[in-house]
Amino acid sequence: MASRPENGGAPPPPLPRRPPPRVLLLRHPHHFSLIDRPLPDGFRFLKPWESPLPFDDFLSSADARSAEAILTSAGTIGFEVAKRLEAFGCAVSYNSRKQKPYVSYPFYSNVCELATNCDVLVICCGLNEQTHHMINREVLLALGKKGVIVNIGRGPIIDEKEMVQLLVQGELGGAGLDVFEKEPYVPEELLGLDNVLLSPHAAVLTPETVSNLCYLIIRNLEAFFSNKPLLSPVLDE
Ligand SMILES: NC(=O)C1=CN([C@@H]2O[C@H](COP(=O)(O)OP(=O)(O)OC[C@H]3O[C@@H](n4cnc5c(N)ncnc54)[C@H](O)[C@@H]3O)[C@@H](O)[C@H]2O)C=CC1
Ligand SMILES: O=CC(=O)O
Repeated sequence: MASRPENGGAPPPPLPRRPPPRVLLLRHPHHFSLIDRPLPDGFRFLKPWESPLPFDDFLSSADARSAEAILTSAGTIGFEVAKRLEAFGCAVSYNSRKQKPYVSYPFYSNVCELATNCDVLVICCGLNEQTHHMINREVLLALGKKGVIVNIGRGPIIDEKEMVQLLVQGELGGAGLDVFEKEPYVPEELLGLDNVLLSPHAAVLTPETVSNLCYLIIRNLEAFFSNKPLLSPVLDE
């Protein structure tokens, strides 16, 4: 049986519309403040599938055309992000531990150099010993006052304390964050900034992701038990 709502059965307040995570990548920094406001008491984040409006409503004002977007990693998610950014006319480059022969985007071996040369830095690599605090003060300063950092990977890849300080001081242009260093804790300062867009580690939460994941698991198991190549082998690259 469904549990009784904490407010004694009164209908919940209308849910505010929250941005879908992909908008973190596409929304122009100037529009951040229109959609990201601290939630008043009694409100909660909307799950993407609860939304009464189509996601694409949010894309209408997206303007990433002038941006040179750079990815850290050209992994599975990095590729998908790059495809979408390219469609918006962004010049895409990437960083990884080593250049990937099958990736045609320009490669930067140094994250700081990469940050110096881009408008938007999208973090979509995995978290490991090398990537922990890989995005430090130096990298964020290289991204600069007009630069925007987007993190859909893992919170500890960015030195969050430094990032918050630089955002507050105006030394970093903006941020779109789906992940945080000590989830579910979100630094208080971020909630009050107009140039910051937050989502609650929800990038993965779409009906399509869940069904694709089930499909992938089944196809991998079928391949494994038939001694065929796996669809998504784990590669150390
Ligand atoms: N926010 C969310 O809801 C979600 C977040 N994620 C995060 O995104 C990450 C990436 O996911 P996938 O693309 O599927 O994984 P993947 O394994 O395909 O890609 C990971 C990439 O990280 C790169 N990488 C590893 N160490 C690096 C380093 N030192 N410097 C630069 N690049 C480095 C690898 O080269 C690889 O291209 C996951 O590890 C996970 O933490 C994944 C799914 C949903
Ligand atoms: O962050 C989510 C995941 O699937 O990884």
